[in-house]
Amino acid sequence: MKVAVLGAAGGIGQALALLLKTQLPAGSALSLYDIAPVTPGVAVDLSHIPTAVTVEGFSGEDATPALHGADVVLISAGVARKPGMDRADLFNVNAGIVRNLIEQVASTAPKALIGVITNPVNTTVAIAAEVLKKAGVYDKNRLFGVSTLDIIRANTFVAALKGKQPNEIEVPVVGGHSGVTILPLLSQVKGVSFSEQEVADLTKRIQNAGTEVVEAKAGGGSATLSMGQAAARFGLSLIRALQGEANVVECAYVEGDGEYARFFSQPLLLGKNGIVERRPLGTLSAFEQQALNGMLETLKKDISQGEEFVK
Ligand SMILES: NC(=O)C1=CN([C@@H]2O[C@H](COP(=O)(O)OP(=O)(O)OC[C@H]3O[C@@H](n4cnc5c(N)ncnc54)[C@H](O)[C@@H]3O)[C@@H](O)[C@H]2O)C=CC1
Ligand SMILES: O=C([O-])CC(=O)C(=O)O
Repeated sequence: MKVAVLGAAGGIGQALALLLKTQLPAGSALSLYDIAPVTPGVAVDLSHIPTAVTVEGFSGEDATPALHGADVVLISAGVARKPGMDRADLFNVNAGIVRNLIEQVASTAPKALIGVITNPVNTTVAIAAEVLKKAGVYDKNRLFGVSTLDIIRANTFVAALKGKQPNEIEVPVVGGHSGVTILPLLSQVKGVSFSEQEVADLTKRIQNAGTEVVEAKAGGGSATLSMGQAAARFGLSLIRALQGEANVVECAYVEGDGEYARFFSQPLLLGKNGIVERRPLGTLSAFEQQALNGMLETLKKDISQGEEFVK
C-alpha cells in the first residue's frame, strides 16, 4: 500500500508522517509532498526509523511525483487559524491550494482514496468533489473530509468526565467540521449516561475544541499533534479496509443521499473501494435533533461556497 501525504512538512503533516512510518503495515510506502524545500529532508529523517515502510519526499510546485501509484492521499496542505479567526476565514487561501492539489490527484492517482484535512473542511471537500467531477474521475465513495479529530476529542472528554478509559469510549460525531455543524451523538455512547447540563456542556466543548487549541497556542497555529493522531487513525482504517479487513467503521464527512445536506459526516462501513455502506444516524435525542436542524443552513452555505468556487 502506498500513502501520500500532501502538506507533509507542516505541523500535521510531520506528526502524521511519523505515525504512519511507525504504524503502516510492513511493505508499505510513504510518500511525502509539500511546497516547502525541507520536505525531502523530512523523508530522510523518517527513513532512519527502523520500520519496514519506505519513505520518499518531494518539494516544489509539482505534487505528481509523490502521487504515482498512491492508494491513499491525505491532504493537510494550507494555512491554519490564528486567534480571532473562524475556519471559514481560511477559505481565501486554502480553496485554491486544495483545487490545485486535487487536480493533480485527479490526473495522477484518480482511483486513490482521498482524505481532506485542510480547512474549512465543510467547503474544501465540496471543492475537491467538483474538481474531480470536472476531471471525470469523481467517485463519491472515495472522497472523505477527515473529521476524526472531533471523535477522538469527544472520546477523551467523555472518558475524563465519566472516569472511563478513553479507549472504552466511542462517540459518533456527525454533521460537519466547524462550530455548530459539529454534532456529537452523546445519547448513543455505550456504558455512560449524561445529565442535560452535561450534554450541553460537552457538546459545546467538543464544538469549540479547535478554538481551545488555537487560543492556547496564542498565534502559533492550531491542533497539529492530536490531528496527526486523528489522521493516522483514519488513514490506517482506510488501509485496513483496502486490505480486506471486515467491519472497519469510521465517521467522515462525505457525499451521501442528501437527506440533510449534500455532504454530511456519518458512520461509514469501509471496504476495498472506499465506502461500502453509509450507516444511518440512528435515534437522536430531542437535543441532538434540534442541533441537527439548527446546523443545516450553515452547512449548506459552506458547501455552496465550495461548489461555486469551482464553477
Ligand atoms: N480536519 C481537521 O480536523 C483539522 C484541519 N486542520 C487544517 O489543516 C491545515 C494544515 O494545518 P497545519 O499542518 O497546522 O499547518 P502548517 O502551516 O503547519 O502546515 C501546512 C503545510 O502546508 C504547506 N503548503 C502550503 N501551501 C501548499 C501548497 N500549495 N502545496 C503544498 N503544500 C503547501 C506548507 O508549506 C506547510 O508545510 C490547516 O488548513 C488547518 O486548518 C487543522 C486541524 C484539524
Ligand atoms: O480549529 C482549527 O482551526 C483546526 C481544526 O479544525 C481543529 O482543531 O478542529
